[in-house]
Amino acid sequence: MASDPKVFVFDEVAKHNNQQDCWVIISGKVYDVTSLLEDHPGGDEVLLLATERDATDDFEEVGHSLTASEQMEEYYVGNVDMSTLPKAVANRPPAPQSGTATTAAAKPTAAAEPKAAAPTTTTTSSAESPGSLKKVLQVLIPLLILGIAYYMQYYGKKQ
Ligand code: HEM
Repeated sequence: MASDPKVFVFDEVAKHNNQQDCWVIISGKVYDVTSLLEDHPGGDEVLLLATERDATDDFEEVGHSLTASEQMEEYYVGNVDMSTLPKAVANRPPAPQSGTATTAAAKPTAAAEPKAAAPTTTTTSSAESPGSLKKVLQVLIPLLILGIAYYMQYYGKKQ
């Protein structure tokens, strides 16, 4: 990438909002994901719903892998002039557009709704601060096991 990246204004990017021509904005970069639509593991609807706005939050909420991030370079077409982003789209509008995607009700809800921000690892049945308790236990349990092992070895030898 020796030459300067192309810089698009938001309106120009937003025109690419359909199955035959689909561009998304993630972290100020513009990706032409038309060829990804068929193969995207998250489905094509989420990508279509991510057009005409800043899809950075949606993309990050999914917790895409490093492989996905590397794969993105394939689709990179330039940058967007962030000052041209309408405020409403920069801050994730609550309701996704309904014009382009026909089957919007089925799959994309996981990524399109704020609900998706909830932690995926809800293993504990009790509701009391599962996050911090889990962290403490993750440290305490191995320490306890080590302590018992050490105790048994030391006193086992003595007797
Ligand atoms: C250039 C852009 C993108 C690329 C290259 C990409 C690539 C991928 C890949 C490789 C996966 C499989 C899981 C992983 O490896 O992380 C995935 C899953 C997914 N992606 Fe994307 N993605 C892109 C944009 C987006 C956008 C804008 C959204 C909008 C919300 C999205 C939503 C999802 C969802 C919902 C999944 C399924 C996650 C799951 O089933 O756990 N992706 N994507």
